[in-house]
Amino acid sequence: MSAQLINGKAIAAEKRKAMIAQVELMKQKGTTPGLAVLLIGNHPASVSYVKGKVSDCQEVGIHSQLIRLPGDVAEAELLNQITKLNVDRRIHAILVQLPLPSHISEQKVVQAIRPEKDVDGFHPVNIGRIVTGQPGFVSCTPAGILEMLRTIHLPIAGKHVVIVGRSNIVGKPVSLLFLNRDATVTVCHSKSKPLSLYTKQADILIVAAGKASLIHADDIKPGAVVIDVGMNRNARGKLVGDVAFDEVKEKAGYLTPVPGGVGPMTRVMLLENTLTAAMRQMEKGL
Ligand SMILES: Nc1nc(=O)c2c([nH]1)NC[C@@H]1CN(c3ccc(C(=O)N[C@@H](CCC(=O)O)C(=O)O)cc3)C=[N+]21
Repeated sequence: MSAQLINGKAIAAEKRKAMIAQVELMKQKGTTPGLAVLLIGNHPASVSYVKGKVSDCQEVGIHSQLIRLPGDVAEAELLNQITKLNVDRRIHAILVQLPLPSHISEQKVVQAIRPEKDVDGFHPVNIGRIVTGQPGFVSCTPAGILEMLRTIHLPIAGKHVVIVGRSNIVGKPVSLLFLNRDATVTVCHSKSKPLSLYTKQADILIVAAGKASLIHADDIKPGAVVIDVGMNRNARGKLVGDVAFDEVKEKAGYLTPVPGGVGPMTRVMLLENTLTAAMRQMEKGL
């Protein structure tokens, strides 16, 4: 039997459609949600991602402000920009596009963002809130993964979720989210050997290792839900995930494609986090 594909692109498009009315309602109450995106340098992939974010905002009516700084900008200048945005009442959400040039400390930059405006969910305060199960901001890729599973009505409690990859952006937060939902969670990484010993046990397998064809049909349990977070360019320049799609499709129960799976969900969760930020700040009269 062939896996059911989870169409992230379609789910994200539906969500944006629903957001238009929500944004309109907020505008009627006097608040236009606002997102500031800071882009440092001209890295082509970053430029293209940021353009996508700005056009998503336009589609749903969110005010966006793109701030471009040269690749050799001083760290202090970037921190100064963030400090200004932290107190700007038109801006409810701040995103600094990563990666940053090597002379700038990513940690310092992330920690300069006010947690209430940290829609990436990278600030230690927001990470701590996930750890302790308090409402904060969940970073966009992990939030997008959970949202995909919600749309297919997949029960999570009691399931064995195996995560491949332990990054601060995906693996670690995703493991906490599933733990909070009463799953049994195993986190694997490049030193977990043999990897298939773990991945074969997964009811839900999340692969975020950044390695093309890391997971083959032999590595999964029949009927497993497989979420491919990988984004790799193959020899022909085509975008591929970490999962050998054609093989795994024949054995999995559900599978996310690349492109068109987790990527579009990541984008739409940024919009959702921006709306949440604006709503919370509106309610507090900030
Ligand atoms: N502060 C910060 N926050 C981020 O969330 C962040 C970041 N920096 N830096 C880079 C990564 C990467 N990322 C992507 C999101 C969506 C797609 C996406 O929509 N991908 C499409 C394909 C796009 C293509 O064809 O290149 C898809 O999978 O269908 C890709 C990549 C967000 N990131």
